[in-house]
Amino acid sequence: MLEVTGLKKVYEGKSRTVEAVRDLTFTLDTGELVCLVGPSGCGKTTLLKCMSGLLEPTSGSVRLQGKEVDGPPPGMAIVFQEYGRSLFPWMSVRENVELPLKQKKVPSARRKQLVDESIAAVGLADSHSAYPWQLSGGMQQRVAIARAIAYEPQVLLMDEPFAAVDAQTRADLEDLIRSLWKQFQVTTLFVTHDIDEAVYLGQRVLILSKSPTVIRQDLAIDLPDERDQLHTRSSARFAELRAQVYSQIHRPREEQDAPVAAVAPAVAGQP
Ligand SMILES: Nc1ncnc2c1ncn2[C@@H]1O[C@H](COP(=O)(O)OP(=O)(O)OP(=O)(O)O)[C@@H](O)[C@H]1O
Repeated sequence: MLEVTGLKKVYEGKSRTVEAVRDLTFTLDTGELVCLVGPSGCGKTTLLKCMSGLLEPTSGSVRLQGKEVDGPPPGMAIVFQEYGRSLFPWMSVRENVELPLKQKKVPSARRKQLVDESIAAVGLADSHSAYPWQLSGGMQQRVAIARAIAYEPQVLLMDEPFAAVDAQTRADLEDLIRSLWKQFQVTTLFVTHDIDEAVYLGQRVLILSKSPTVIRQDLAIDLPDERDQLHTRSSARFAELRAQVYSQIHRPREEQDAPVAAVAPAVAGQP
């Protein structure tokens, strides 16, 4: 449903040229939850901007349901890291969630239903009329997630959405993402630099190299579908997968010319 083919992005400046992304090819199938993990500065944000039509790639292409992305596609929603800047402070929670639906010209009764449903799904049913500045960071990020889900996107892109919240809130939000994904079955690409988070959340993890970026490995996560912070993270299989991702990211540069092909799980995972 989403195909990235030979994507390359070079930033040409007056004084310097940066090859941020060298060659990325991967696909997302309908309904998948895929994590993309890579070191800081490896071009994750650049990739998302190209995927969402905000930035033109130097070469290669992005296709959503067979159609080339050459501007922000109507079926895509993005949740950014900086929730503080993505919500309008003068609008209530409800108005923030409703705004894109008005722009999409969703009829008023359906709008109300989508807003109610998505605010309840992120656990903020009591905070409809609050303003973003009256909410904690984690609650603000829940609003941003509700807004994305209410939009009923074909694809949801998330750019390090939990990087700015504390560890406990982050764990809660990770579980929220898994439960929303099951409830709404939105195809999701979740970008993070946190290896544990990628393994905990994803059905697959795409591991990126350091810049100039290529895909080191497309790793199937064969953990049980029911995951929880305590048991999943302390399982032996989780530790093995985490070690595998870590070693790929930290592979010496001279070895990085030989990417590892997609790896199928060797054994069914045990909790
Ligand atoms: N507008 C720009 N002009 C020039 N270079 C840029 C621009 N945006 C990003 N870069 C460079 O491209 C490379 C990749 O940056 P990008 O922000 O995409 O990485 P990232 O993986 O998202 O980083 P982080 O994890 O730290 O947020 C970096 O070397 C960065 O300096």
